[in-house]
Amino acid sequence: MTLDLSLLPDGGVAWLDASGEHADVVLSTRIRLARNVEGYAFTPRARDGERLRVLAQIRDAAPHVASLQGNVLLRVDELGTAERQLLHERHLVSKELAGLEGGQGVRTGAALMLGNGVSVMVNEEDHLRLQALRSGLAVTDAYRAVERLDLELGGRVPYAFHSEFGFLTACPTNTGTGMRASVLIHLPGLVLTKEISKVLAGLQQMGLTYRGLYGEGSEVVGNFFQISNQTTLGRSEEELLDGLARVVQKVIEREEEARRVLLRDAGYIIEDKLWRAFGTLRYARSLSLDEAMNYLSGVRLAVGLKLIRGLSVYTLNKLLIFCQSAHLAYAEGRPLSEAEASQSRARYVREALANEAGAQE
Ligand SMILES: Nc1ncnc2c1ncn2[C@@H]1O[C@H](COP(=O)(O)OP(=O)(O)OP(=O)(O)O)[C@@H](O)[C@H]1O
Repeated sequence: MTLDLSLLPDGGVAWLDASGEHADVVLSTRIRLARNVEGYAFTPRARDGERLRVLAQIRDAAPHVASLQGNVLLRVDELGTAERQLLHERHLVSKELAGLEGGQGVRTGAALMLGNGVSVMVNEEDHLRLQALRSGLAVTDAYRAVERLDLELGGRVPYAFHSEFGFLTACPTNTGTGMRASVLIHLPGLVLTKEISKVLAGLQQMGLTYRGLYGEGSEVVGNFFQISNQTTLGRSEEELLDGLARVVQKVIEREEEARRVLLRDAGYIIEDKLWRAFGTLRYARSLSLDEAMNYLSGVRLAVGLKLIRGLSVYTLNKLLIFCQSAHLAYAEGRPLSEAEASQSRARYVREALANEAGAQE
């Protein structure tokens, strides 16, 4: 099966459009609910036939679920590695569902169902991972969408539920609400002022945790941190969401303060550094992914500080995703060596910035 991205609703990237609150600092909010279908072993222990039956149950239920009307179903297990990598780069599937983790390969029955502003990963670590992704800081909106999907689907598919523990999950850390609420936040000011470790240590005391750009086990690149709840048991969804939103508001304030301090104490050094980042992206002929991510982070900061004007956050968001290797190979229609990918990346970034002709001081 080949992947035709034009079939995906909004290409699966409506959340990149920078329409949400604090979109210059918060790239996106994601809420996911882990659910399992009663009567089957958890995904990692299930046999192929069981996982296929789980998938069949979701397919049968979908026409009766309003949030999944007109959905697109992608059989991830029928896609090649490059295509699965592309879905992962687009933040539509986890590394685990894409079968990109530790050489284990993709599981039979692994699928992604894209609905109206929500999606379902089928046969991830849990049978179902219901998720909603939104632009900016949008905890309530994302939760409402995923809660609706949960109620509709739960009315059709029997979930594994325990009256004392709540929703049962493959990993005990998800048991209870089964919810992880996360925001992907850009914190270059706190990194440059070296305050970031204090802020990250503080998160842990509030029952939150941080991860890299691609979630569990991934590195922090381009100063993007994914902040999410650590606890899922013993507190209501509302309490967990409220706690996350309040802490993220505080982190945004500290980031803004750090940016003010940087401008006040090292204005011309920062300005020089950020314009150099822009210059490199605008004219380089070869860019590694790390370089691109770091310079894009600098330019994003420059836009936030209003040092660079006329460059939209939407363009920067798209660059962040579309300059990754599987996206470049897809656009070129063939596999690329590392050197070719670096050249293709530089060309793509150059053209995108040239098209945004208004970028100026
Ligand atoms: N706020 C966010 N914006 C965009 N993508 C996100 C966000 N949060 C998580 N993701 C993406 O969702 C996928 C899963 O992330 P992560 O591993 O943190 O979550 P999870 O569903 O809680 O999985 P686990 O059970 O392994 O903890 C990753 O591809 C990650 O990039």
